Amino acid sequence: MSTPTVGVLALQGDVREHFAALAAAGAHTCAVRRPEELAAVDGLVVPGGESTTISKLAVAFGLMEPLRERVRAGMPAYGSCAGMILLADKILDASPVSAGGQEQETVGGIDMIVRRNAFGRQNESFEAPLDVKGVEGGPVEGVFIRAPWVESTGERAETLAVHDGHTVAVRQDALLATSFHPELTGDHRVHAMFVEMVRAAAA
Ligand SMILES: NC(=O)CC[C@H](N)C(=O)O
Repeated sequence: MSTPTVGVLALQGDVREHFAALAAAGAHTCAVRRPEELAAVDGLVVPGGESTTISKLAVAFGLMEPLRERVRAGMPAYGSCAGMILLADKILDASPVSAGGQEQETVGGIDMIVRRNAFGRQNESFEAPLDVKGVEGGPVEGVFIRAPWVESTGERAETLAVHDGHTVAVRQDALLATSFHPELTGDHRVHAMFVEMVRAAAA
């Protein structure tokens, strides 16, 4: 397969920016809002945004179970920021009140515990250069916006990047997650790595 089709979960969040980055990285792209659209993609990006909203909409659109099934069946998926939270097997909330006291559902797939909003609030957003394992050609500019960090990982999850002692990028088999937003930088190397993962899974 030379040009894989990578969907972007288009319920909420920075969907357009992921389309642009994926296209620049050599993928066909399409929006995923319905189970039929999910069934047609070779891989999926879960964008940054608000993970509680994305999660609620995924349930409302009848997508949560199909998402879990495809991830279990080995579909490559990449989550940035809120997307990282959605791909975590377990979530901790820095401010439990913001979750409305309700358990937040995730798609899961990566054996990790992710702490939401761990790097602080909107006005504590920041950028930092990161060495990301698997990305050649120098550091990636990490854009962190109300970003989560990975509190702990299970045996099968590999840490790809660390900032300030906290894991901020993880890969487990065909699943990739970053606390930061490479789709906002114009540097498409992380998306290129994911598109390669999609190609490899389909080969
Ligand atoms: N930039 C982001 O995606 C922020 C994620 C957001 N704090 C959440 O918990 O969903």
